[in-house]
Amino acid sequence: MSTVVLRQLTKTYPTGVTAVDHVDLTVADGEVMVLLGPTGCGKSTVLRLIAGLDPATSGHIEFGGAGVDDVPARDREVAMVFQDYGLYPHLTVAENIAFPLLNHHVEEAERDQRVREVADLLDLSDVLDKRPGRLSGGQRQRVAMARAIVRHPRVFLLDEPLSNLDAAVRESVRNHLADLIHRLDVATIYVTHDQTEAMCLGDRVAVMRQGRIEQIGTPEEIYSDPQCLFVAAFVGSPRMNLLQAAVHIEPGRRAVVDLGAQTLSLPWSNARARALATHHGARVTVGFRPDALVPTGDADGADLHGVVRLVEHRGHDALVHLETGSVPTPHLISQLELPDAHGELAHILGEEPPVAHPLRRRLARIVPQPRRADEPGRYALQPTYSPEAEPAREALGDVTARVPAASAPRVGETVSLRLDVDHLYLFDRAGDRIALPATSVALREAV
Ligand SMILES: Nc1ncnc2c1ncn2[C@@H]1O[C@H](COP(=O)(O)OP(=O)(O)OP(=O)(O)O)[C@@H](O)[C@H]1O
Repeated sequence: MSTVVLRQLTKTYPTGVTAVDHVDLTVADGEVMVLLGPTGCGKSTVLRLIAGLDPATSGHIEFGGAGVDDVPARDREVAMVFQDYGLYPHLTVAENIAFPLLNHHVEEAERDQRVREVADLLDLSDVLDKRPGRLSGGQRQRVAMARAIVRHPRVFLLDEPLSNLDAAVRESVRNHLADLIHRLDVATIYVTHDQTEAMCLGDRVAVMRQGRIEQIGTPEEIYSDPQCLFVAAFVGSPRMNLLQAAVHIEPGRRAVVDLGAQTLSLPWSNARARALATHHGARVTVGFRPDALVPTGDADGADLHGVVRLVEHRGHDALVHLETGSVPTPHLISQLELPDAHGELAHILGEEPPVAHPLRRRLARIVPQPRRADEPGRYALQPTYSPEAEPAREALGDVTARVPAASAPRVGETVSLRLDVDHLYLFDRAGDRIALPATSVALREAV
């Protein structure tokens, strides 16, 4: 049993790709840490470095306070479960589970006892004589787990262990797995790109992007307190509404978050409005989750109006997709996998949208000035315009609200919504969250 510490861990492959970039991470003994991120962000490489399957380019790894940089993989006492399980098809389940013990010359009597113990723990006692080909996906996954833990590892690593399972059995296997890894009580690092898995399994979640850790926190923290646009966009299903906006301050009166066709107005009495004073004229991305919108019959007191484009009934609730005339921050840009792929705004405004196109007017209004070439920022948040993509996106609306199924509106209806200002997030052009004080004052009060 050991705490795992990564210090400034970096891996650059001979191809020049830096898959892991100065990662610092501590996983306590008995803790389950989930590495969550899109494909290619370096999650599996972190596991391979911890397991000793690849050497790090720089940085250090410690188990239980002692460096393991020079300890070969087979002596690190690490167990790893891969996506494809890697079971031997010609061996029985019992032989598969016993394999690592055979390799380490454990006596037959002890071997049999340990195999029986883990088989019991993982509910595999009835299939010990079968070959993997005759098992269900969930059973195979459990055999891979049994084989990994039979040696009582100090550190347990799992690389997308549920990704080969059918959606139908995934949930029950996931819950079983959550129970098991918490009972094992060793430092566990679990890799996935599936946020539901991350939220269910992790004591803490480290969200990765392009080889770096963007944020580490409990599932609750990364959902309700995202520190950057990337985490806000990546975590949460349905995803957070993210709209391009500009901040205008009318000192002593109010702060206006201009969405293009509509505005959100925060009265000066609201501490959040005053906190925005230094952002006058700035272009921001405004974020709010679909639950933060509440339909209201009071059109004048509403914060946002939208035309319903699509209603997705989901049983007890419904997702309502609305057209509000706003310009969403495109998913790919908030995921920021293509940081500099889009040109300067001046260029987009000047050349791409046809002169009379309504989007052009909206963009011009919400973006006070083009981004300077020397402006620092990781993300290059440019509104994008694609004449082909635009109609399809607009057809589905630009904002999603979650409402009780019984009060779902009809397609084509115009609805009025209030927005819970406590759940409004603003991100600057670098993609970093703008800190705003908590407040429970509704947007329109006291204007
Ligand atoms: N052996 C290798 N040689 C060169 N580049 C590699 C190698 N292994 C991985 N990479 C690159 O390193 C980056 C990170 O890969 P890695 O497999 O760690 O990501 P990941 O987040 O686990 O993705 P996935 O979920 O698709 O497995 C990617 O750009 C990948 O192409």
